[in-house]
Amino acid sequence: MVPPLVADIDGTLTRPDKSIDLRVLDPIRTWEAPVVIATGKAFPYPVALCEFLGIEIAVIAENGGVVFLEAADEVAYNGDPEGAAAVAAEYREAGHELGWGAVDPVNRWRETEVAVSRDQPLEPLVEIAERHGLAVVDTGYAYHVKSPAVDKSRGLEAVAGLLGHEPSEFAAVGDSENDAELFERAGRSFAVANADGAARAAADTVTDGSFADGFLEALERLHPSA
Ligand SMILES: O=C(O)COP(=O)(O)O
Ligand SMILES: [Mg+2]
Repeated sequence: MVPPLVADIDGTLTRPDKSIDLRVLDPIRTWEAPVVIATGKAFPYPVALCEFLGIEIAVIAENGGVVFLEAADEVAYNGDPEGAAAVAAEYREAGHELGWGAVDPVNRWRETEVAVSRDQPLEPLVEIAERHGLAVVDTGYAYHVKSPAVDKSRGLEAVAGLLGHEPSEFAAVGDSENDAELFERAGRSFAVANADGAARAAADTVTDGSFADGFLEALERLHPSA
């Protein structure tokens, strides 16, 4: 039996420059079980990815802050958006920026947390977040200011139920500390070789390959092709 899959985006389906590695498209599209896209990115990004892949929209966005299954026709929100906005305001008042420019496509459609560019100072961000009861997660692509109660594993619990599966039936593939809880919750977990220490420690298996090579290797182990 092919297990349902939960796949991270950045660092897992991508090349090092953050572009999608095109080799992952058909294997996801033809996977013979549900595929959930689980990401720290804002809601529209994984929705668009599912759309362009031609698969049912099943997404965990904003590190679990937003969960959506197309067939269920309802969005579930978790987290502390007011707290995250207050942290962002205080961080700016202290003279720092979120770091994505005036249009800020990274946060523009973000509804439950705030993402800060990694070229901005981390220490004051952590200090302000902690005062607001929030945590900062470093994905290797951004610092995410989020509720400590929200993570991708909570998202998996919600979306798995809607899909009629147990979270433990899923296989998860990811690369960073925002995947660690997900790896603990899924039945099988793979960190790609470029993964950070937290993801590697939480995963059952670390692949030999990096980035999409690692993702494709995980799929091959889950469902050997001939
Ligand atoms: O948005 C990020 O910082 C990372 O996104 P990811 O969870 O898809 O790797
Ligand atoms: Mg990632």
